[in-house]
Amino acid sequence: MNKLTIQHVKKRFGRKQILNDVSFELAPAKIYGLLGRNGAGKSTLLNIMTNRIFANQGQVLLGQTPVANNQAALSELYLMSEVDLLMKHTKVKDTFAMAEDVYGQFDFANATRMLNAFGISEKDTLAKLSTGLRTAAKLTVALNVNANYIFLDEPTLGLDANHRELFYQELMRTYEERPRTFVISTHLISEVQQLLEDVIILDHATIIKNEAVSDLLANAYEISGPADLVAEYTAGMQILTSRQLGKIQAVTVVAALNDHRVLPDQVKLAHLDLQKTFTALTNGGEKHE
Ligand SMILES: Nc1ncnc2c1ncn2[C@@H]1O[C@H](COP(=O)(O)OP(=O)(O)OP(=O)(O)O)[C@@H](O)[C@H]1O
Repeated sequence: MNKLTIQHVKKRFGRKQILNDVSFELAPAKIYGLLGRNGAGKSTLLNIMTNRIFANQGQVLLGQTPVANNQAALSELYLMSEVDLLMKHTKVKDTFAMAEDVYGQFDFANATRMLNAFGISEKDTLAKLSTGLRTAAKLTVALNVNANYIFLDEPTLGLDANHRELFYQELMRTYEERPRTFVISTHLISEVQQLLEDVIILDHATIIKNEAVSDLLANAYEISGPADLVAEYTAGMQILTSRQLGKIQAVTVVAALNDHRVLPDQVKLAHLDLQKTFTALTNGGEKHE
């Protein structure tokens, strides 16, 4: 399996620069989270990567081969998104056949089992399904299609909590049986944290983080205590967020704390989870001198 390389991608809509020199690599058989606030450009990026829209500059390579207008390369990349490319009156079972036509070797048996688990009949048309079950039908295609890179743009749209849980289980099941690369773009960060190996965070048209979730979280802290002691301890660090409760100050940082600062007794360090780290990183920061 080849790696997928995104090189210096730029995209403008009118005067608005949506992506500005975005570069990163996706490795085979890994689960990535693509995170960004509303309007950050996640869907735009996924659409460019799968040739649905064109970049103003830059390219996407599968191995050494540019994917733009290259059918063989594109048949290794599958994007499930909110946009329905299929006619409303298509029956669910026909979407399976269409996926096989384009990508080959669709896993009909597993897809049928998944549909049953979601409580969908394969004879239903997409139009007849509720929003959540239409998402479930689309996920069933995405998890059974024969592609090495599967991009899931807001894969839980409309799914209730039980069906989201089922989707996460099905994702891990198929990933264990046949490892391939998944990129999940979602706002439900707490729910997917355990599934993700790496995280790519888009903010202000660029990638601000691209690393293993474990590495990122190892350096993500809330530091709290008396305001003067917190200020002293964090001198020179980039403070991402700061809040004050009476005399107690709590700040967030993403920084290696392996220097020789001494932590005062009254100051507490706590690790942040991925949701809080993301919120802190994308809220705008200030330099604390
Ligand atoms: N076809 C288009 N024409 C003009 N502007 C567009 C078009 N598509 C997207 N945009 C703009 O590009 C920006 C990025 O949109 P995009 O859908 O990629 O963001 P997103 O990160 O997926 O957001 P969300 O989390 O809200 O789904 C937005 O400001 C959006 O309005």
